[in-house]
Amino acid sequence: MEEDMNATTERKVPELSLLSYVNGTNADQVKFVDDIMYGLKDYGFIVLKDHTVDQKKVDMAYEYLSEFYALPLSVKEKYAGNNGGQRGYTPFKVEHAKNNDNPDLKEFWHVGRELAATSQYKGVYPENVWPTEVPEFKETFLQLYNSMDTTSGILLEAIGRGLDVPSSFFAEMINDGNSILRAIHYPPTKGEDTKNSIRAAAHEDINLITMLVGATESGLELLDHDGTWLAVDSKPGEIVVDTGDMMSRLTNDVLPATTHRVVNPTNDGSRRFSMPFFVHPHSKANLSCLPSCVGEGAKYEDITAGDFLVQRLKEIGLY
Ligand SMILES: O=C(O)CCC(=O)C(=O)O
Ligand SMILES: [Fe+2]
Repeated sequence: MEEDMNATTERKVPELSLLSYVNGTNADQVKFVDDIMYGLKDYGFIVLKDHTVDQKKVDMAYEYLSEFYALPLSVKEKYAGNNGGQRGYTPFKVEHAKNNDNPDLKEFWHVGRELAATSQYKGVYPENVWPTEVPEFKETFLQLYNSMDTTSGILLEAIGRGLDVPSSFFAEMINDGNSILRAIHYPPTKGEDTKNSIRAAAHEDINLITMLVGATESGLELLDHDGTWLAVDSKPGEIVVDTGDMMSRLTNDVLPATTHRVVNPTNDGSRRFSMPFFVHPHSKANLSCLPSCVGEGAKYEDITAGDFLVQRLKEIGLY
């Protein structure tokens, strides 16, 4: 009896199969849309399996990241300070969560979109930089970027169905979008001020949705409705998906941006890698409330994605 009660109260982020949407019957697709809307409304997170992001590429990316992060700081810093940290390297303990002065215990590298020469955003979004010390880095990360980008389009199409927007709505919004692949290294925490700083302090992501491919260790937690932290567990090869501030603005909080964090490890000698892909619209996209979400009235002022991004980067010390 007691066991049953526990079973019904235990909260766990729902797991969805992307294949059931891509290859499924209409009924499978309707179920996927219902499930993703439920997961993102109720948890702000879902876990995605059966996707096409190649785990071998992810493993290779982690190898090249290990090589890069092992370089002396003086070498890594050659790649820092690019356009508000939007490309290249951001050193350890620079980024901090909004309204929190204690820096996160992480360093990271940002890869952006490689735009066609004819794109109207050429010269508007910063150019990528690449570490010459790790020659394979560029190709591997561009391939990963592209497969995450393709997967994000499918997820947003499904979310668009749940939000009753025309099928082209999100596709147009993310065409030439300013999405960023962030490759994070959380070094061992030994010797750090682990009382005041954690690996990633409580925050919400800025963008529409975030897709995290297989972190190498646990530690990610979401803030649940009752104010407790719930571990977001995923198996190797799964992608964790969450909603960001831009989605909560568009949907008037129908799909809220869920607060999350990465806690320090119990073993202070262990390190962790993770690779969030932050899905951004193109910078002229309008984040005004969708008609299907207006309800009692829009809670947020109209703003473009580009202006909102700059506003938020300033708040986290990157701009
Ligand atoms: O490393 C993780 O698992 C999460 C990182 C994260 O939330 C972020 O960079 O916004
Ligand atoms: Fe995040």
